[in-house]
Amino acid sequence: MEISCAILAGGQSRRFGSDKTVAKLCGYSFTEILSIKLSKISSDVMVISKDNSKFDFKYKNVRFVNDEFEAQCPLVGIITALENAVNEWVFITSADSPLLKVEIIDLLYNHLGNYDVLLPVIDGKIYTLTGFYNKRILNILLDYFRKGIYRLLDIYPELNISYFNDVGKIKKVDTNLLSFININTKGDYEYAKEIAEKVGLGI
Ligand SMILES: Nc1nc2c(ncn2[C@@H]2O[C@H](COP(=O)(O)OP(=O)(O)OP(=O)(O)O)[C@@H](O)[C@H]2O)c(=O)[nH]1
Repeated sequence: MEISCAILAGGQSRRFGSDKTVAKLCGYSFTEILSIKLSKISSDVMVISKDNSKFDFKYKNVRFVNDEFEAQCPLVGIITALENAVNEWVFITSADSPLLKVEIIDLLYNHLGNYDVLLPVIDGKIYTLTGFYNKRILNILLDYFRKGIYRLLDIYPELNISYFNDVGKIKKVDTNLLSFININTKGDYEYAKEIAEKVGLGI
């Protein structure tokens, strides 16, 4: 089964202090790193933001898609991803997790089933932006968006979600849980730089 992939690359980066989606590790922007990785496993990769002119790279299988709405929140990015995806299942990831290991996608893919969303859970934390969303929930998400409810966790009770919480299996393919490092602040960035210098980007 073919899947689509979406890199959410918008938002305001308030905690980071400058646009984190174009911040670099080992010479590549976070968004470019993910584009390279995902273009190797999917023929339908979307980079999604309100202004894609900030990106200067081009890869086979990667297209730039503009957010469907002005509001800035991951929900808008997910709606845009589902609206534009070629395939039924869309792997959503966020530009601020560039150390993602694609093996995590394979692992989750093998657990796709008859539900709307599949998300990893580690130590009780739900990773809302590292998982699979099915196109069939687009209208539900649009309804919530129109009602002004933007928080994903407020919408989940309405969805049929499967939580993948087998941390043993996750660690088998991503020993140090690099896929789940979120770069929100300059401190997070320094940490990610150290790791990238040590273990590389995996591209
Ligand atoms: N396409 C798209 N992506 C978004 C949007 N809002 C956030 N994102 C992305 O979603 C991910 C998580 O965003 P957050 O870190 O929660 O929010 P942020 O606005 O980027 O950062 P803060 O201002 O520090 O909260 C990041 O990779 C953002 O680039 C949006 O409106 N559209």
